[in-house]
Amino acid sequence: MAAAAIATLSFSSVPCKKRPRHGASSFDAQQFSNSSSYCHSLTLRPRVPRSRAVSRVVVAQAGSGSYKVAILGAAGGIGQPLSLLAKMSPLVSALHLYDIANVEPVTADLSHCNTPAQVAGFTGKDALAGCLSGADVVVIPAGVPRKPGMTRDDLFSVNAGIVRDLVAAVADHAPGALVHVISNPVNSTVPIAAEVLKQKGAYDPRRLFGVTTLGVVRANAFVAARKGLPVAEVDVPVVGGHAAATILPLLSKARPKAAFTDEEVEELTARIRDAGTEVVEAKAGAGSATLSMAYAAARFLEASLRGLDGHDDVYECTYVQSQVVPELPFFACRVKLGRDGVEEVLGSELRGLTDYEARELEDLKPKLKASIDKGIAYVQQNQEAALN
Ligand SMILES: NC(=O)C1=CN([C@@H]2O[C@H](COP(=O)(O)OP(=O)(O)OC[C@H]3O[C@@H](n4cnc5c(N)ncnc54)[C@H](O)[C@@H]3O)[C@@H](O)[C@H]2O)C=CC1
Ligand SMILES: O=C([O-])CC(=O)C(=O)O
Repeated sequence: MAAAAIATLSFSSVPCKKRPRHGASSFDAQQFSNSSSYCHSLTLRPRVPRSRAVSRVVVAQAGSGSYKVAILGAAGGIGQPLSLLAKMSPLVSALHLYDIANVEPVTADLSHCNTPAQVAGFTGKDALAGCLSGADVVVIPAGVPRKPGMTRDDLFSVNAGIVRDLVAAVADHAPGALVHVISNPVNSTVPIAAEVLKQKGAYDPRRLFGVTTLGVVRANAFVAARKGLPVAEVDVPVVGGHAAATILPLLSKARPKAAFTDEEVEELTARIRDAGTEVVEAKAGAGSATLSMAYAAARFLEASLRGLDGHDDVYECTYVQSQVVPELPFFACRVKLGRDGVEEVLGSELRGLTDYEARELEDLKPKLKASIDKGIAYVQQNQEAALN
């Protein structure tokens, strides 16, 4: 087997050796089979199986482990820590950073980290082709964040155009790439991305994702704290969308199974839904979640790369095109990730909901539908601009 990497990341929310069949993604359990520690946390130093400790090498698992990742908005609050985490991934061989400002210093700084990924910086519209060419995954955290008092939808007027133009460039220069949309409002920016890709003849619904991983990360953290569970073992599916009441944690489906009172369910659901606002208020005008978002985006990136790399145990909640809720063309739920992106959308977690969850699901449908329709209408009404 080929020696592959000197540093690893792991983001599993369940212990490597005990991961349930549909547990959140992580590096393959065997990779750490000599380690007794949980592999849920980010490893900031090279993680080395004991048997290989001298050579400081980790053995590759399913595939070649050599992917090109482009991050658009790489110099921003999310972009910078996300770029660092991507630079640490053993699955990334090339890391292309694009931003309209400040990309040079970030590239210079990051390129000094002694991990294998080769870093290159790109700025200005004309550089997008070079940035995107040959990318396997394109991650988009470009756009403005919220300030106190704003909803995510208040970002639509600025971010819709940013996402539309960047995704048009992806269609032109990296039509086969997986596209991870982070820019808010995700409930609308993903439908915008889909419409642009359709108009460009480059839409493959298996390859377009809204990154909703932060909801899962938060739900896992809050439930673990409330129930006194080891955080590495907790896995809470979060479905729906990524704004306010469209965010629906399914506490009845949490693993390990835990008993929640009605009050606990309401409190935890409200906390998970409002967690973004909690950070926006704490930052008092200086932006929204960046570090936890970078962590969540890196977890989702790693999951996607493991899927591309042929691992067959990769499951994450994400906002994708699906028919699991017939009225909603886009919906976040758990999917299986594989060599072509989404391999299967798992709607089974929507069966057997509690009365509370079923009510909340009904309640979110018109809200999410309105956001989806708004995104689609934006592109259809501005077709000319999308094709330029
Ligand atoms: N999906 C999720 O769970 C989350 C999404 N977000 C969203 O992520 C977005 C970014 O947030 P931050 O990084 O905190 O904002 P930021 O303002 O710190 O960074 C945004 C970056 O995008 C760049 N940018 C703007 N227009 C661009 C363009 N046309 N092409 C390339 N780059 C461009 C800016 O120069 C800046 O470096 C926001 O829309 C925010 O609401 C934030 C947290 C969680
Ligand atoms: O709240 C925001 O504006 C950013 C975000 O999406 C989150 O933190 O979940």
